[in-house]
Amino acid sequence: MSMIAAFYNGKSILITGATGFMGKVLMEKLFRTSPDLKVIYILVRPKAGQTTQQRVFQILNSKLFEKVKEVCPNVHEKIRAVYADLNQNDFAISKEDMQELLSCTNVVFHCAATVRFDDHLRHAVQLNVTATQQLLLMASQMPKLEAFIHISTAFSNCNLTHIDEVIYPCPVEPKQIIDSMEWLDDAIIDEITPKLIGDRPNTYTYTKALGEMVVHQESGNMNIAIIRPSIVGATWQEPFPGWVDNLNGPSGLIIAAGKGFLRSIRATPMAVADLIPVDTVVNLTLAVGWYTAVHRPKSTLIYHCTSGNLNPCNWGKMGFQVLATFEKVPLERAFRRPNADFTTNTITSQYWNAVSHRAPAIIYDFYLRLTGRKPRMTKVMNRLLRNVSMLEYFVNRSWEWSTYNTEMLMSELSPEDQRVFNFDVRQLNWLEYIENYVLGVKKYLLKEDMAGIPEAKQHLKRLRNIHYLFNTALFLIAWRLLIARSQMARNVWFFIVSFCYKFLSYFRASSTLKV
Ligand SMILES: CCCCCCCCCCCCCCCCCCCCCCCC(=O)SCCNC(=O)CCNC(=O)[C@H](O)C(C)(C)COP(=O)(O)OP(=O)(O)OC[C@H]1O[C@@H](n2cnc3c(N)ncnc32)[C@H](O)[C@@H]1OP(=O)(O)O
Ligand SMILES: NC(=O)C1=CN([C@@H]2O[C@H](COP(=O)(O)OP(=O)(O)OC[C@H]3O[C@@H](n4cnc5c(N)ncnc54)[C@H](OP(=O)(O)O)[C@@H]3O)[C@@H](O)[C@H]2O)C=CC1
Repeated sequence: MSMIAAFYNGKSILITGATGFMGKVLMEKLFRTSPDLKVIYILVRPKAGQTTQQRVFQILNSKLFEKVKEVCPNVHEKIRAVYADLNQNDFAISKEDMQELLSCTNVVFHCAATVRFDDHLRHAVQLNVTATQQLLLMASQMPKLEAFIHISTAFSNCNLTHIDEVIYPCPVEPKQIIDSMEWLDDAIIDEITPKLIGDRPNTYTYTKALGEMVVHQESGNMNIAIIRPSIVGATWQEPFPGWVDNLNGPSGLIIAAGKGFLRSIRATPMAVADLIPVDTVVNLTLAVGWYTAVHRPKSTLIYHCTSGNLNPCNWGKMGFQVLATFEKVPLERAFRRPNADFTTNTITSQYWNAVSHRAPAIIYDFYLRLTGRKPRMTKVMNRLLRNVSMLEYFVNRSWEWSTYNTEMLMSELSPEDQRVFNFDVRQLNWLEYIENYVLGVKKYLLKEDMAGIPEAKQHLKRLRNIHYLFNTALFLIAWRLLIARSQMARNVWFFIVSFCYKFLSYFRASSTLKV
């Protein structure tokens, strides 16, 4: 039997961020491989008009959990949703709930975070730094705690190009940042944010780095480990390929490209696309939880969960395969036909933004106005281009992450554990993975029916004809304007027309002779 699966049986596990992309896959795997675990406590807040219980009910009844229900039919009884808001003092957890969490928890997985790149520094610090500090304080009062696993990001030190599995200190201590957020007003925070984040691109990567420092400083004598995944993508294998349920990372761009909104991007085709499937991250996380609790390494170990150094893929190859999949399985009701131009030049990129993105949006809005509808495409396009510009930093650079600890852990696992908790990214076939990813985006994220594929293909054919018609009309208008103004253009035009006429006359005469 798997030693890792056996370890979690009978355990009480606390997960933050369980309603998020990674948290859901983590819960699913835990229930499926260790159905005899005692309980999973999840810290949940009400959201979008749903109570905490309704949110849990929805997750357990989703397609992701179909297999779990077969192996663990009483999964509803083993999950305890604890009302909590990580933005508040003591997380707004009731006294009774807090008592139970402190006295029973064996393992903590801290996944909650704000992953928005454009979050205000105050909010990003609150969630990614202060909440981590508070959770560590809670953990230090848990007598039965065996391991605390903190999920960070491989990009927390993206200001460096070679990154080792160590903590890199930030110039200003996290404690000072936390304190200053309490008394500085928003305007001053806005002013100092660029200075604080320095050569990092956003508040997300900066606060995740501060979060790591907090973990390092507050670890006390707890068994702690940090996982640093790179860009987390759809599932590779488990519970089934291609599952994804949010727009983060490449998923949103895949949709924007498939729907024909985004046709060009400032990206370096040869730069390494360090994507990592979410089930791979979860397998490593569970293996690390086991190793940290059982082997109790002397210091806090950091594990890079990346693909670039073991099985690299680049953005060019990825974009090509995404487009190839759209040929076979197009998205429904596309705005334009999918295309992917990668350019590294800022001026070329601006040109394509004007011609390929903004102009079609303006023309479409004009058409909406003419037909008595409210124009909206320009607004959508501006927002998309703003969001894409935030991702550009990550698609124009390559990083090298060392993976000694991750490889060491792999070698420590039994063959059975290596199979059940596979995080060996060398076995990943990129072309197959990307195809499944695109299919997953269509099925699970957009909830499009596969039966609609013929109609989607027809729609793309119509778009192609409109494209040809539009270009021909544009050419003729431009040409007409040109020959009205230039004698030379007129001469060229008469030369071409007379040449064509002579050629056709010759062709007709020679074919009549043959008869
Ligand atoms: C030429 C074409 C190219 C394409 C070819 C095909 C693609 C092939 C791939 C090659 C292309 C390159 C891919 C690049 C990917 C690079 C990613 C790099 C990231 C690595 C960094 C580090 C990794 C991490 O550690 S962090 C995890 C990743 N985090 C993110 O990705 C966060 C990014 N997102 C944000 O920062 C924000 O969400 C933002 C700024 C993008 C959007 O903000 P905005 O204010 O515009 O929107 P909202 O008001 O927040 O929301 C609007 C609307 O959308 C809903 N929504 C928002 N986010 C999500 C979500 N994640 N899931 C589901 N729904 C979401 C939101 O609820 C709103 O809905 P309403 O109904 O309007 O309320
Ligand atoms: N996705 C990626 O590409 C990568 C992610 N990571 C890291 O992995 C971890 C998980 O990321 P991912 O699952 O993608 O992120 P998601 O945005 O999908 O999930 C974030 C989770 O945090 C919870 N959360 C946020 N704010 C609060 C709050 N105030 N109180 C309670 N819960 C809150 C969310 O709850 P709610 O549903 O209520 O909003 C949600 O469950 C994060 O630490 C992230 O930094 C690292 C590398 C890449």
